[in-house]
Amino acid sequence: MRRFDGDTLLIATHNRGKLEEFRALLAPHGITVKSNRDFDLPEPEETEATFVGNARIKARAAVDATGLPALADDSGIEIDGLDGAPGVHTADWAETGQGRDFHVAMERAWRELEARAAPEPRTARFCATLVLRWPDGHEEVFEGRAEGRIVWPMRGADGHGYDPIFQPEGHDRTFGEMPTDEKNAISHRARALKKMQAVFGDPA
Ligand SMILES: O=c1nc[nH]c2c1ncn2[C@H]1C[C@H](O)[C@@H](COP(=O)(O)OP(=O)(O)OP(=O)(O)O)O1
Ligand SMILES: [Mg+2]
Repeated sequence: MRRFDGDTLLIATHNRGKLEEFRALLAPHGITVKSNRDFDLPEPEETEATFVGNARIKARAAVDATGLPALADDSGIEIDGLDGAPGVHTADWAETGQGRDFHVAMERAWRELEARAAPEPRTARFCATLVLRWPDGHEEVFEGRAEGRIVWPMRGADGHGYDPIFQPEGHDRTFGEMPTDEKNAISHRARALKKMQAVFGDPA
């Protein structure tokens, strides 16, 4: 595994919720985090059928645009009662034609579970695949998962995306009811980033 010995890392995302989580998670490493606020990053089309494929597309586009090492995240939720959907299409379920509305996406997930009369608990997991890419093209990949269940009605105004309908295993609140630091102790993104600690030379 290649060590990251730079001092600046570009977070290749247009999602503010992800960016704020990465800022908090990377703060202890003393790395300067740059983002789409510092560069007008391209928003490439996510045309691959896998999380890692799409994370690679985003990492490559960001490195090519800036010359900086970049960290991209492709993530989503797999709902067992929907045969793993929405999966890589998690963000697409929120598209309305006038931007993304995650209430629309969460309602669709619930409606489809009801239509199939899916049994409780309605198990699901968040998955995150991180691709760290250097300007010379070297890449390291890290994956993290958070197991839980889909609940209805949605609960909580914290967080982003599908957080209000996802209750992680062993907890009685949704991600949407948890402050960022609490979610960041157990989330898919945090677990992937924990595996990445070795890249920064920290103990795992
Ligand atoms: O912790 C999370 N809590 C709630 N929802 C989440 C989370 N993590 C991913 N998600 C959902 C929403 C997101 O829109 C989609 C991923 O889609 P994905 O293409 O990877 O991200 P995105 O389009 O929002 O931002 P970008 O591609 O610029 O990084 O999965
Ligand atoms: Mg995206």
